[in-house]
Amino acid sequence: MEAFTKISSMAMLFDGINQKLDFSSCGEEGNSSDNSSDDCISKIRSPRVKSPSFACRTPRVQRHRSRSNTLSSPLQCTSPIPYASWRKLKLRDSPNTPKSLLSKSSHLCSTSKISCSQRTLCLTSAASNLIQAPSVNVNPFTPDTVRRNSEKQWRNSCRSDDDDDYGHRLKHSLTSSEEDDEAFLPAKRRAVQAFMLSRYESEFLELECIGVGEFGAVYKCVKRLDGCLYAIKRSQQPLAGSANEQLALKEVYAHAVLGHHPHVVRYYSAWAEDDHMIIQNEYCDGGSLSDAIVKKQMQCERFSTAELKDLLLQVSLGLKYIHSSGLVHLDIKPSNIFICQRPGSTAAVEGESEGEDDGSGPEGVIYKIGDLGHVTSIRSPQVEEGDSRFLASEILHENYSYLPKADIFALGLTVLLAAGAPPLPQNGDDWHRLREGKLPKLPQDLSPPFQSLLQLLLDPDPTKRPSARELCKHTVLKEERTGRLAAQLRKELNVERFRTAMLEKQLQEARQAALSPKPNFSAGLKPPAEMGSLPRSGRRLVGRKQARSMSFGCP
Ligand SMILES: Nc1ncnc2c1ncn2[C@@H]1O[C@H](COP(=O)(O)OP(=O)(O)OP(=O)(O)O)[C@@H](O)[C@H]1O
Ligand SMILES: [Mg+2]
Repeated sequence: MEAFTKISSMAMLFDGINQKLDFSSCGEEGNSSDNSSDDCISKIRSPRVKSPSFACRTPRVQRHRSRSNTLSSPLQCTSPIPYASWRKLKLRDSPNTPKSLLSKSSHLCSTSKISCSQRTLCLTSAASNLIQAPSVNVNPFTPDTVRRNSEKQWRNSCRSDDDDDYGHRLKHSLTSSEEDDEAFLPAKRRAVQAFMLSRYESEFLELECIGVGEFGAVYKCVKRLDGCLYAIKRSQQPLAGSANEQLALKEVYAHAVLGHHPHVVRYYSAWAEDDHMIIQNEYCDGGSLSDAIVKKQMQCERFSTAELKDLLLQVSLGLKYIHSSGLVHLDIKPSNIFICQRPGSTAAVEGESEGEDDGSGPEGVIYKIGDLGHVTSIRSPQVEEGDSRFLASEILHENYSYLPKADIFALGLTVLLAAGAPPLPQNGDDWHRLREGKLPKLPQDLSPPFQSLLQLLLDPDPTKRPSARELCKHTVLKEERTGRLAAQLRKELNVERFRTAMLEKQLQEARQAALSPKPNFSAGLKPPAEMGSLPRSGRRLVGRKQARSMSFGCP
């Protein structure tokens, strides 16, 4: 609620600024040139890749119809997010934050408006600039860059070993810290060419279209300034006054309230541009769960029981977080669950910092809940039904007393799909059968406890379905977790045993060396012939005084 208040006060702030800066006239004046510049930019930015999710997405007609009925006119809107707040949030083409707008307002007020021709010119030159030399910084701290740099440094050190001028180079390297920096940090490039470019164009370099959905298209982009990858969601249709505006705003509000959790797709920023909402999110390199299911099917593989339990546990952790924030997702399905390949132990650390196990081991993948366009509050719900294939029966009957359990129902169906269940019905008898607790036949045998847990998730009575909190502690899922933990501990125990054995051996050698009498060669005694040529067994020729280094292949 606090964030909601914050946003509405920000909206008021924007409104004030809008009045002061007269942005609207700028937009109107630039109408014709805007179109031409859009054409120009769209040529550069034509989507190239279609996601498999496009084929199996939400029944668009049904969902849109319901929305346009309620939102045909902004004035009829009954949502707690009023149409006015969208208007207020619009910053037109300005890439500025409210703070920077405030600081610039006095200056901008005195300057004259930029003319159409000037504007077209700027955009054209900037666009051609993008084609010729997209300026993107390289972030030196991403795992990829660190690896590349260390490889480069290693190659350099190999080369310099053979160098005759080694002394000179060493002296130089000791004095020139700047050069050292350059070996590590990539060359600096221009950060942002902001002048009259859209924020999207000026701050991001679009790499490819990674998905098309109901809301719009999602692009994989690199941020020019920090060199990191992001998923940028851009609403398909112009938003002002359209039904999608509510979805877009809900998504932004929900992200802003939810903050960070290892099992929720991370949000960075959102802004409005040419009547489109743009949302900058964490890029999940493993795509969606829907993509992963399709891929497995094509390879005639399927998720193992352990993987299914892992999926159920991780998404339950994400849901537990969302529900404990007083919100419900209402569109849980495979195409809204995203996969990140595990970056070492980062997720575990994140989980620990919140004082809870994040439900993931050191290997495998991290599942994250994304697409918060249908999120609503548990206490005062404004329900926008999600995908009908995953819809719980009570929601269809407008019983909103157990909203979190609708997420649990959708999660149950999601796990069934991952287990190899046939495509879900959108309506009809099959749809009702599923809601009566009659599960489809699976191509794999699940253990009876796991099977009955899934049955419980899909119970027609929402009160019988476990909560996300209960699921996270459920013995069936805990078994899996403790099993994995036991295997991990066994590995570590073996490593420790080996290390102890090596230390004992070294200690024994050291004792023997201390006890054995030292031969006095200075008194005319000659060393035995083999002592001069061969090492004594168990003794090292090189680095005897150094501790032996070992690698254990431990995690
Ligand atoms: N953060 C991300 N990382 C990687 N891929 C993503 C990300 N966000 C979205 N995608 C891709 O884009 C597709 C559509 O994204 P999203 O679900 O957010 O949009 P949508 O328009 O609401 O879609 P739908 O109506 O199908 O739910 C996803 O299925 C996925 O393939
Ligand atoms: Mg989606």
